[in-house]
Amino acid sequence: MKSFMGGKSVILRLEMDTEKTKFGEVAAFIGQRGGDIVAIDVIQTSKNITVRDLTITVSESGQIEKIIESIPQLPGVKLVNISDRTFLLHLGGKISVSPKTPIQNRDDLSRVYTPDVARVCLAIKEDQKKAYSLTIKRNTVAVVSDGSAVLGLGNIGPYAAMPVMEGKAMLFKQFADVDAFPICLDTQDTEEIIRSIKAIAPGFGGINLEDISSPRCFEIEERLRHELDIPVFHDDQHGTAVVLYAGLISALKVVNKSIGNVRVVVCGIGAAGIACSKILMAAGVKEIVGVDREGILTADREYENPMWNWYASRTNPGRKSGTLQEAMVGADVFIGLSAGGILKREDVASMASDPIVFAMANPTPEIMPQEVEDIVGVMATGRSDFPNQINNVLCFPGIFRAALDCRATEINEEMKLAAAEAIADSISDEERDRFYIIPSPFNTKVVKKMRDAVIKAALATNVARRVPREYR
Ligand SMILES: NC(=O)c1ccc[n+]([C@@H]2O[C@H](COP(=O)([O-])OP(=O)(O)OC[C@H]3O[C@@H](n4cnc5c(N)ncnc54)[C@H](O)[C@@H]3O)[C@@H](O)[C@H]2O)c1
Ligand SMILES: O=C(O)C[C@H](O)C(=O)O
Ligand SMILES: [Mg+2]
Repeated sequence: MKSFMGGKSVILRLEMDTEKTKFGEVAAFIGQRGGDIVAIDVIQTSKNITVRDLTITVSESGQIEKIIESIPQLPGVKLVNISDRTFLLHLGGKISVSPKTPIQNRDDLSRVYTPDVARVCLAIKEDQKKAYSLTIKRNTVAVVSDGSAVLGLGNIGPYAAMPVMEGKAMLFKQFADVDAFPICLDTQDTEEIIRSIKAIAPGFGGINLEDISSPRCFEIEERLRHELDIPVFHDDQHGTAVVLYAGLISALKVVNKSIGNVRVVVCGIGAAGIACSKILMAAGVKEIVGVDREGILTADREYENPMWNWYASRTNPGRKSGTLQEAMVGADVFIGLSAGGILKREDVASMASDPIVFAMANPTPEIMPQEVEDIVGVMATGRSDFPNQINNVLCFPGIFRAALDCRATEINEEMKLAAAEAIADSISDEERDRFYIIPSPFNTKVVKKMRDAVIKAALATNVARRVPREYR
């Protein structure tokens, strides 16, 4: 039996002998096994044979397999084909490159190609800044990964990272009209990665680093920020931190707690965990306790990972030690940026009243919302299929839109804080509640607000090289 690896949607092509069965009986049979038929396509009908494609969704992993295995119990029904909607969406990849104008004759060809293209090349040779006005550079971002920390799946390599990077490119285009292209590098050597990204930079207006594990990601980003004159932004660090900050500010309003008085547990002290801790410290959180595989990080210990020593010296003022479970006792906020399924209900039950739980590991959160929704003040995950999606998708499209439009040389702290405030301002006090602390990525107000706030921050901090017309 083909496993759907936790998939919750399938298309079954069923051939039915209408003299032996009725469609209603088939639908009821599927419904009794947890299947919700969300679409029916009639493929073929004849005297006593009907062929239909049934699109079925389920709420729990494993239910699809059970439905498929039980089809033979249905009289007069033959299972012709099984297709997985998600895999169908990925057939041949999810993005394409398309020309802006058609090439209809030799005159067009002579302009977009040789000989006339040479005049444009020479104009850019004379003045390299013209690459912004005469090539795709001004609106194009490279989404670069080495596949070393893809979602929470770990080091799955560059080929397996492509579907995520193609997805990021789709979201850049859909939400902010940024042309983004996935570049998955078949190396995890820091020097080679830096060399490769510098080598491809001429065709891009910005670099979005993605799913590169810590601590290498810090050196890679830092050196590229200094060696390139275009924005270099590690999304797992800064995109996440921006959205996390906006979400926490909002969640604290729901549970009526103040940021200076809460104890925050951050689980997973890697790229995202460190960046999120930094923005929370800057925002006034006084007690952060970091937890990683070796338990609570404390200044009383020396770690091989240099970032952990930096982190331990700036957090955990009470010098706690022990396990995640021990860190959770009495904590007001849990921020998970680690791995799926590592938090238990009893850990959440041991937290302070009205706890805030942001279980942000993907694709499986540290704890599933349904396990604790009766004992939390606010619950959030990084996933698209639960309320309160705290995911960097709310940041990277808008912040790059702004950076490209003002041709910023970098995305600095002020621009990131402006982005966070724009997200937070996209929800009114009247709208906000425990199930709605962060706007949906489909909320078109967010990118507009963010673009405006981030451009203003770039202009105010002198990193913009172009003043868009509406700001002149
Ligand atoms: N929701 C979002 O927008 C968002 C954004 C970035 C990352 N994430 C998720 O956060 C996780 C980490 O991403 P990253 O880019 O920081 O990766 P990373 O590899 O840089 O860091 C992961 C950290 O988690 C630690 N960890 C792993 N298993 C653990 C466990 N059982 N207990 C404690 N610590 C553990 C690792 O040791 C490492 O320090 C992934 O699941 C990723 O999908 C979510
Ligand atoms: O890819 C995502 O959904 C968010 C984030 O970049 C992650 O690595 O989990
Ligand atoms: Mg990521």
